Amino acid sequence: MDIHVSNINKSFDQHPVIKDVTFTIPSGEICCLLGPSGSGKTTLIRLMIGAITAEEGTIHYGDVQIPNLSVLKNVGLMPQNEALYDDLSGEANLYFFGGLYDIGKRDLKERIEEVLAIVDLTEHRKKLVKNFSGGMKKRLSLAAAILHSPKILFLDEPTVGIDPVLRRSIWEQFRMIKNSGTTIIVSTHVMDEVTECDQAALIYNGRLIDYNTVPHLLEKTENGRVEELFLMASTQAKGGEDS
Ligand SMILES: Nc1ncnc2c1ncn2[C@@H]1O[C@H](COP(=O)(O)OP(=O)(O)OP(=O)(O)O)[C@@H](O)[C@H]1O
Repeated sequence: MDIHVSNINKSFDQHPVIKDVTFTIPSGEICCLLGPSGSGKTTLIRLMIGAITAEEGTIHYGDVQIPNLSVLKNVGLMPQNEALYDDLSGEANLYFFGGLYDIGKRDLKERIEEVLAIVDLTEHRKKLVKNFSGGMKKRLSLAAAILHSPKILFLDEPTVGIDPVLRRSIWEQFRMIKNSGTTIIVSTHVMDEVTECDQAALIYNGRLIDYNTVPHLLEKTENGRVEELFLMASTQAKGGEDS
């Protein structure tokens, strides 16, 4: 199911935050929303899952216009700040989130085993979340987001505050999830992470300044560094109309 974002405009308090954004994310790929802090990545994710509505433009999953409750069961979200229960164990958190989906008791037990193994938390399953490290919380939050085997998975800055070694292992997990057929949309402001993705949407000041496959984007730069594309965009914005 491709995701079509067409001419989206969104303002908060009359202040435009997303400005005429149009792009299509091909099914089964990893697409990153790359941009500096405050550029509009979280807002775009909230629009794409239907949590907020745009003033102008449309978003479709395949032929289905968003927001649409019936497609929500196919969507997973790992929010920027983990929404976990500190006083419950890792496993108990997953039982809680599993209860929100339509998964039978026995299937849920099996699926919890599976996702704990995917995020490498099986041996810590009984530990209370308040005693988890930051990285373990991120991994548990990822486990909760994929519990219902979503076809589309949104990850909002999933590797913030994560050390490089753990970041690598988390990206391996994303690739495993992609290989199982899930489309992944991941926001980041870490330029290096773009090379892990198939497509990248470069967001700057609420505008989509470029969208292409990662090799195509890197070809446009002199040194193969994504930062250059943002530097070019900021120079253009200073000379142009952008607010
Ligand atoms: N609910 C809201 N009400 C008012 N302004 C908002 C709201 N949500 C976001 N904004 C503003 O919209 C702009 C984009 O914010 P957004 O969180 O989408 O950026 P971001 O790229 O995800 O940033 P970060 O990387 O820091 O998370 C910011 O100026 C922010 O202050």
